Amino acid sequence: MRFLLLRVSKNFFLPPVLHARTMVKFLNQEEAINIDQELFNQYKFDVSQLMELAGLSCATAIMKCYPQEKKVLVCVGPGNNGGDGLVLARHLKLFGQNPSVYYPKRTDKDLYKNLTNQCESMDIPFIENISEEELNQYNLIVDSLFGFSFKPPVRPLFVPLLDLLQKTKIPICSVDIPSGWDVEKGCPAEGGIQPEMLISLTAPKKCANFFRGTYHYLGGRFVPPQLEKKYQLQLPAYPGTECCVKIN
Ligand SMILES: NC(=O)C1=CN([C@@H]2O[C@H](COP(=O)(O)OP(=O)(O)OC[C@H]3O[C@@H](n4cnc5c(N)ncnc54)[C@H](O)[C@@H]3O)[C@@H](O)[C@H]2O)[C@@H](O)CC1
Ligand SMILES: [K+]
Repeated sequence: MRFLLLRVSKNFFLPPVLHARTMVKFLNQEEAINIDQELFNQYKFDVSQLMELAGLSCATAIMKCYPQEKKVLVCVGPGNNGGDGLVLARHLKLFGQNPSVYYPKRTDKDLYKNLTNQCESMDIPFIENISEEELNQYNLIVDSLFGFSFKPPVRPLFVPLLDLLQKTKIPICSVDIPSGWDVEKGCPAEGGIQPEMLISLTAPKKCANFFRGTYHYLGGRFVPPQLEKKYQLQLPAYPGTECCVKIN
């Protein structure tokens, strides 16, 4: 009986959602970069493996939150965050959605060329320009422009796009970091995008403390237990075989 009471009182003071939120570690930029490097150098993953798992987890989380969406614009940046976007666009298409890609600065590396080719050969349109009017044709925008290597301020090429994303009323789903935000300090003082959904990858970064949207998910279920322990990530338990988990 005493045991039962203790459990009830524990649950009362520490409901599971709050528990998950307070336990998981929010990384600074250096920790995120170091973990990334260890995955490649010590654990011998290659980038396309992790990108595939990250992108699949993002597409899966998006389907959980926006099962009805039809037209999705995936905004793709020049680094690995952009690579995640190309992967998730392909999976969204396989999940029955209608994604298009806006990829203003293409990276001249085989990985990105191959991911682009995979999307194009699945009839995912790549659009050349985006205006406010064109943006309004979409039901959901995915922001995979910049991730944890972003250093503010945003360079001129991306300023018009981020201005559009800041003004739009269409829901935005940001991959890993809301683009334009400081990885640790969050939204810039002069204003920034306000995503409705954030999908943190590997572990949330400190900027996620400033996220005020509706859905926060964690994806990228590939962290070896020893690495999780070393960085005291205290990741929430992924249910069953799920590749993503809601964290608030
Ligand atoms: N563990 C991991 O660590 C994994 C990370 N992945 C993804 O990789 C991301 C990190 O990728 P990267 O390190 O390639 O970097 P990012 O994709 O964060 O950004 C780097 C690119 O953005 C440009 N950039 C940086 N600051 C800019 C600015 N102020 N204005 C305009 N352009 C700017 C850089 O020139 C570079 O091309 C993560 O956020 C995550 O999305 C996943 O692909 C897989 C696994
Ligand atoms: K992003």
